[in-house]
Amino acid sequence: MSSHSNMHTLDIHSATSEEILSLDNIRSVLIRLEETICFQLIERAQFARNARCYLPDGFPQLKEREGWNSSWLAWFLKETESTHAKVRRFEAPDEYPFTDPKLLPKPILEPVEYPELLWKHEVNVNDQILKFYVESIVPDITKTLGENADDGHYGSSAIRDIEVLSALSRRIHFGMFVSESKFRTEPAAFIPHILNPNREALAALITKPAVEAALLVRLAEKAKVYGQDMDRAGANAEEREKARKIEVDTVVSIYKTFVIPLTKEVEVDYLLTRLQGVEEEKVKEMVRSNKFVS
Ligand SMILES: O=C(O)C(=O)C[C@]1(C(=O)O)C=C[C@@H](O)C=C1
Repeated sequence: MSSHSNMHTLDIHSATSEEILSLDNIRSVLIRLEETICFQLIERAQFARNARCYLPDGFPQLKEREGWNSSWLAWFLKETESTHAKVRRFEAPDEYPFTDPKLLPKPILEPVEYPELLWKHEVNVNDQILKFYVESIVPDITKTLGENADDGHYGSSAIRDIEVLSALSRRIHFGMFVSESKFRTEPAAFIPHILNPNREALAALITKPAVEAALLVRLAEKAKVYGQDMDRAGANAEEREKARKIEVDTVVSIYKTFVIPLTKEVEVDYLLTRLQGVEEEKVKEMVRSNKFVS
């Protein structure tokens, strides 16, 4: 497999852990997810805010008919993720559910053998993703219709919500592959700040300002092109800009203020537990040689 593979999903079945964990490979997945996220946001933005879908008591019939005490979106996530859990989606190291795992069924299919990629961990920031999505992203991308706009398309808008959330979640949790890769390349730099937990030092080690800057420029280009209205015959560039499907600044700001910072938090959270249960001898050897010992 080439390190510049343009695959979208992490091809866990046909690649070695070294190939999967190459930084080039991981970044190519992150880059493809920019497209996915941009398109999914555009898909959601064609519906109204539909604030009712996010309120705990927005749909009283859910309580009566389904015994469900939370929002329409939370119920729909639970229903969707239940089906996905049955086909073992959440056994994959790059998939994390929004629903409390206690409410999800066991897989029907046999477990898959994954190569050893991530160290065991409990990282799941989906609660933070959901909160920011509901409180900030949805109001932002639907603002042209107004904050009280309700078009009654509760099913359609919730389907898009789930698609955006799942792309964001995959992108942000991918941070763990990034930091595993960085750790393996230079374990001696990380180990002291893991043993003597230091978030700031770890954050400084994983931060690559040039990569972030290039990402934001590329993302703005993508949002500019994908978000313009090309459907009207004869429209010139200026006319296309007037009927944008999504604002460039909105997409860029979602990444700048939320996606990148939370990815970095995930990277650091993961690193902090990276040595739990690793034999002391191996840790010493990694510090001494600055080479990863599996
Ligand atoms: O590409 C990396 O090295 C990452 O860690 C990912 C990412 C990002 O979220 O896009 C996060 C931190 C770095 O500063 C650069 C980019």
